[in-house]
Amino acid sequence: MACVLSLFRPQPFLALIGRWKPPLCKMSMDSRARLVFAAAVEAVQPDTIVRQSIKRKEDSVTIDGHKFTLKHNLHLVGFGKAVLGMAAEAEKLLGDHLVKGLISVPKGIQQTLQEHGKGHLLLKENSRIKVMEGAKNNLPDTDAQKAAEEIKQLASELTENDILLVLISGGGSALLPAPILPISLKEKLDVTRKLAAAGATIQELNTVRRALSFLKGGGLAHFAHPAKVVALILSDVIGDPLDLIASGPTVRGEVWPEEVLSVLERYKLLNSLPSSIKEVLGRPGPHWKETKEESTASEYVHNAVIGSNSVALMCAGRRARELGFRPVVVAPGVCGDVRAVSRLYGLLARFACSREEPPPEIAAEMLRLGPEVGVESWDLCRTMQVLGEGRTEGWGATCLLAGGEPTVELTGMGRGGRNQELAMRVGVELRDLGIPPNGPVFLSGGTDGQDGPTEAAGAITDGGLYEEAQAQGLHIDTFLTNNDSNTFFSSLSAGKRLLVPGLTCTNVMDVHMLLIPPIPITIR
Ligand SMILES: Nc1ncnc2c1ncn2[C@@H]1O[C@H](COP(=O)(O)OP(=O)(O)OP(=O)(O)O)[C@@H](O)[C@H]1O
Ligand SMILES: O=C(O)[C@H](O)CO
Repeated sequence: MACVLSLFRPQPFLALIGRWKPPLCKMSMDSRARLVFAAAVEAVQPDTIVRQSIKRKEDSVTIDGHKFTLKHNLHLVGFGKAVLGMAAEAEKLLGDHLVKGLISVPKGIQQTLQEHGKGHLLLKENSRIKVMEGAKNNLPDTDAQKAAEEIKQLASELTENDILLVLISGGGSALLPAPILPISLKEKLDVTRKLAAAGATIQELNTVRRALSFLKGGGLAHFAHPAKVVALILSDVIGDPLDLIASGPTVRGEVWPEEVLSVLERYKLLNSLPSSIKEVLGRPGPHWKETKEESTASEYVHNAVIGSNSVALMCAGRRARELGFRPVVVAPGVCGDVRAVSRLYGLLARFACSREEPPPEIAAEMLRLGPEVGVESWDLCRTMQVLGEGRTEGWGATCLLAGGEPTVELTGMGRGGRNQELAMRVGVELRDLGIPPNGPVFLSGGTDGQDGPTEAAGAITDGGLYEEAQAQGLHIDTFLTNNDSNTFFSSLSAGKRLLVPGLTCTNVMDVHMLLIPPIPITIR
């Protein structure tokens, strides 16, 4: 007769290294999921990542392995949603050599930080760095354009003895608009807005932005030449492509008009383009005169990604281990439609929870879905292998971690975000796959603390979601059809499944987490 054993014992190797803390095991899965998410966000706080990447020793500084001599020759510019905190920390570390700085940050951010008790991310009162706020709702405006002009001016005045420290984070494209004449700001905004509304990816959007802007696609580095340029980048794009994050102002890139035209054609914008944009796209690039020395000397510019989704997942994994889970990072580039993404997480949960060898159809469906949602087959195979070993060797609880930015096809008029909708859909998948309410817990959260136009960052769910909702007269399918995930989670059990960390001052896309409890093993 088979006897069933539950593996609630602490893993011996964790006990050996002193990380095992039994009292924490009494915490609910929900609480532990929230702690792991908080660790992911904490790892990519703007001040932390800058502090970790700048090594100051007397009058020299080493950044990402490159040493610079400081002689009151440091200048600073920055643009993006997380840049204020990055600049405050940079000034703390290097302020005695800072000549001048200028940053372009979102409208209202200083007041918001103040109100949220995040004063440590604000510049000190007598700061040498000028703050310009603009780009309300992430849309370029004349305030951001003015900041871009001043940043260009600052860069243009530098000499070969100077160092320009450039701080870059997501949202930087909208905060550094410098349309190439005769394109007007409104014309540029119109075309990017139409592209975004038609569902263009950030890669497509920024390919077009780079071709229409003086400062993007390496323009800023050009204007700063012959000064040394070092850029610290907080990535909010899958795969951390330097030329696309904030449209790559310090990354010299070729503009291929054919590539730009093909994006515009794909979204049926070619025929309605204003003549100014046609004229600029018709000119052979680059849009500035480059010296021979500049085009061949790559050592003038150094770009370093100092924070990313991978960094957040790695630290989340560490915290998960402290909380009693075996962490497995599945992939940092999850994308594609939330329906397909939720199916994949449902299947992973079913695979992980099988007491016996799971039916081969599960692995086959996962391998078919993976590439569609940015998860390599190799990563899935590796994850399945780890889960399989866990099943046979009895490793106890597991925390699967992934990140990225899936998409939602908006068909309804409801209030929600991609994380809350994903959490809802995973809850439904878990039920459909026959996984009980006390089984795995799934969390999806935006690291910026804001999921779509809502106050929540995401939500936490499990296989009991459907029944819980029904018992309260809430019909999940209706909320899903209407893209009303925030209304749903706010109404359900007094909002207890919502994840509301408030403003986080950072952004490295989303974090997904599947906490799998210890699976009882069968001894024959
Ligand atoms: N009602 C809704 N339900 C589900 N998703 C929605 C809803 N409304 C908006 N969204 C999605 O929210 C996303 C925009 O959210 P958000 O403002 O968090 O953007 P973001 O991509 O995280 O931007 P950034 O990285 O610049 O902060 C879009 O992908 C949009 O499809
Ligand atoms: O600013 C931008 O272009 C996006 O946030 C991607 O980095």
